[in-house]
Amino acid sequence: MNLEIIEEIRDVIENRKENPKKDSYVNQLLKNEDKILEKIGEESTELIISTKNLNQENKKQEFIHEAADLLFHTILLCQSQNIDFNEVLKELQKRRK
Ligand SMILES: N=c1c2ncn([C@@H]3O[C@H](COP(=O)(O)OP(=O)(O)OP(=O)(O)O)[C@@H](O)[C@H]3O)c2ncn1[C@@H]1O[C@H](COP(=O)(O)O)[C@@H](O)[C@H]1O
Repeated sequence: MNLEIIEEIRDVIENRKENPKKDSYVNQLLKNEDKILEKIGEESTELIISTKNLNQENKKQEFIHEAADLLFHTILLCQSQNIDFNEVLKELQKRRK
């Protein structure tokens, strides 16, 4: 499992918070908490729909795309609330049986 990309995304979001960048999607969303919540709702719905479509041909990639979108926006939501996404990963570690 490659968790390096999670760390990279977390870092880039922190970096955008400290040094806003013109034309940055992350900065655009960080300016508006409701927009992030809206995206979480939208991406969740898109993931549900893509799951329902998985029985059709060539829909696996669509599912992967939507799952990645939801994960990215979840990391962004955490970081926007000053909750380090590592805390979420630690919570999962704690649940190990
Ligand atoms: N991982 C992502 C990432 N995943 C998704 N998105 C954006 O999230 C949005 C998803 O919204 P939509 O679902 O409407 O996108 P869509 O693809 O048009 O629509 P669908 O096909 O999903 O229906 C798109 O605009 C994507 O570009 C992301 N934007 C940024 N990142 C990471 O954040 C970094 C910093 O980005 P900037 O701040 O823009 O420089 C990047 O280098 C990436 O590593």
